[in-house]
Amino acid sequence: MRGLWTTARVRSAEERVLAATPPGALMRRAALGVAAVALELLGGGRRVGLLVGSGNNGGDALWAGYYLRKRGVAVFAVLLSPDKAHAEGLAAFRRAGGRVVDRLPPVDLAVDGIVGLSARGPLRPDAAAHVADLDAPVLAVDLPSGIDPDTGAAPGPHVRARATVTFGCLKPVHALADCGEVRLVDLGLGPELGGPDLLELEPEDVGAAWPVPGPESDKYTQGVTGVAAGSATYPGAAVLATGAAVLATSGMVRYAGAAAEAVRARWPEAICTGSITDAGRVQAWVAGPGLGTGLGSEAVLRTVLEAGVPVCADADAITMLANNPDLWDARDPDTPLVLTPHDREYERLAGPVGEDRVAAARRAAEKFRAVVLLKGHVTVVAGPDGRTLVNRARSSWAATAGSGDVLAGVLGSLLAAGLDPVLAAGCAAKVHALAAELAAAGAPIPASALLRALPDAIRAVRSR
Ligand SMILES: NC(=O)C1=CN([C@@H]2O[C@H](COP(=O)(O)OP(=O)(O)OC[C@H]3O[C@@H](n4cnc5c(N)ncnc54)[C@H](OP(=O)(O)O)[C@@H]3O)[C@@H](O)[C@H]2O)[C@@H](O)CC1
Ligand SMILES: Nc1ncnc2c1ncn2[C@@H]1O[C@H](COP(=O)(O)OP(=O)(O)O)[C@@H](O)[C@H]1O
Ligand SMILES: [K+]
Repeated sequence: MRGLWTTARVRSAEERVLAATPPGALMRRAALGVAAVALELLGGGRRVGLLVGSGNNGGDALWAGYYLRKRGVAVFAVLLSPDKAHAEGLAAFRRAGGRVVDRLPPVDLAVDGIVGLSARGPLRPDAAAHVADLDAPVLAVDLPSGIDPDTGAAPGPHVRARATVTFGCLKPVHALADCGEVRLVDLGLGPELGGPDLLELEPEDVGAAWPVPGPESDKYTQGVTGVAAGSATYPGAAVLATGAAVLATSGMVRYAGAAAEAVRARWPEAICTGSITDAGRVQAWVAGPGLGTGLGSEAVLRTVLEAGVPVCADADAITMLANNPDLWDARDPDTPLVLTPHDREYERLAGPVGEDRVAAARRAAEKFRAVVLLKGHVTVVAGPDGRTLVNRARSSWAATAGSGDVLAGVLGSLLAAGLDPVLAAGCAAKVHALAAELAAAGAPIPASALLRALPDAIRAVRSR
C-alpha cells in the first residue's frame, strides 16, 4: 500500500525536520536526487535546461543545475521571476558555470522547477509559454507544475512530465494525475508524518486480499452473490454483472430478474429466477445495472436494501435512490452499502463532483453513511469512516459501454465473500482496470472482453 500525504501535512512535518537540520541541507539533498535522476534520463545527452520559478521549487532546480554542472553537463536556466529566484541556489549555479538565459536553447532534458507544493491554479501565461516551447522530455521537481498538489486537477496549461522526483513522501498528485515515473527522495520526514491521508493499493495488496477457497470451503461457505439487474430492454447488463460475479470468486451466484433466460444461456452455473422474491439466500446483493427505474424496479431495490446483507448499488439503483429518497429508509444503516456512481450519477445524488474527486467521494460517503466508489479514469473509494483509496487507471480502454456492469459484479462478489467494503471496492477497481488493460493490449475492447480477462487480472495480482 502506498500512502499519500496532503500538502498541509507535509508542511507541518517539514517544519519540524527543517528546525532540526542545518539551513539548506534538505534542499541540497532534494536537489542531489533531482540531479541523479536527470543524469539517468539524459543517457548520452549533455545539455539540460531549467525552468526556475520564484520559490523553493526553483531553488531545488538551481541546486540540481549546480550538481549537474559538477558532472560536466551544460546547464541553462530561465528565471521566471529573476528578482525572486532562490539566492543561494542561483549563486551556486552561477559559480559552477551555469548560464542564465531568456529562452532555453535546444536541450536534451528540461527540469521543471516552476512551482511545487505552494502551487495553486494553472501555469501563468509566461511560464506556460516557456513550457509550450519545450521539445525535450521533462523531469518535474516535486510535481508537474500547473497540476494541483492535493487534488491532481489540471484545469489549464501544465507540465507533462516524463518523470517526477518528489521529496519526503508521496503527495495526492502523484496518484491522482500523470506525473510520469515517480521517484521518492527520503528527507527523514517519516517519523513526523503520521498516518497518510490517502492510500493506493498495490497489486500485491489486492492479491493478498482476494478471497480463495480453502480445503474446508464449499459453494455456500464462500459467500453467495445475488444479482438484481437487467430488464427486457437491457438483458446484457445482467449477463455482464452476473458473469463478473461468476468469474471473480468461487462459490455461487444467484440471479433474479427479467433477464433470467439470457443469463442462464450464458452462465449455466448461475442459479436464475425471474423474481427477487424467490431468489433464495445470498450474502450480498448487486443491484441496479440495466434494472430500469420504474415502480417494479423500486420494489426490487427496496427488497434488496431490506435484506440485511451488504449491497452494491450501481447505475439505475443510484438513480432511484436519488429520485426517491424514501428508499433510503429501507436500509439498515449498519449494513454496508457501496454506491458506485460515475460523475453524472454522482451529480444526481449529491451535486456536481467538481475538481476535487477525493473531497466529492468523501462528502457523499459521509452524507449517505455508505462506501462511495466514484468511478472514472481516477477512481476514488471513500468510506464513511474517512478511509480513502485511490486508483488511477493506466489506460482508458475501460471507458466502454457495459464496463461498469462488470465492476459491479466483481464488487458484489467480494462483498459476498465477506471483505471489508472499502477494501472490496478498492480491490474491485484495481482488478477491473487491470483486466481492461490486459484485454485491450493496445486496441479497443468491448466490456465482454474485459469480463473474460478477469481471471488473468486476478492471476496477475495473486502472483505478486
Ligand atoms: N520545505 C522544505 O523542507 C523543502 C521544500 N522543498 C521544495 O520547496 C517547494 C515548495 O517551495 P515554496 O513553498 O517556496 O513554493 P513553490 O511551490 O516553489 O512556489 C512558490 C511561488 O510560486 C508562485 N506560484 C504559485 N502558483 C503559481 C502558478 N500557478 N504559476 C506560476 N507561479 C506560481 C508563487 O509566487 P508569486 O510569483 O505569486 O510571488 C508561489 O509563492 C517544494 O515543492 C519542494 O520543491 C525541497 O527543497 C525540500 C525541502
Ligand atoms: N477514461 C477512463 N479510463 C479508465 N477507466 C474508465 C474511464 N472512464 C470510465 N472508466 C471505468 O469504466 C467503467 C465505466 O462504468 P460506467 O460508466 O458505469 O459504464 P456502463 O454504465 O456503460 O457500464 C468504470 O469502472 C470506470 O471506472
Ligand atoms: K515543479
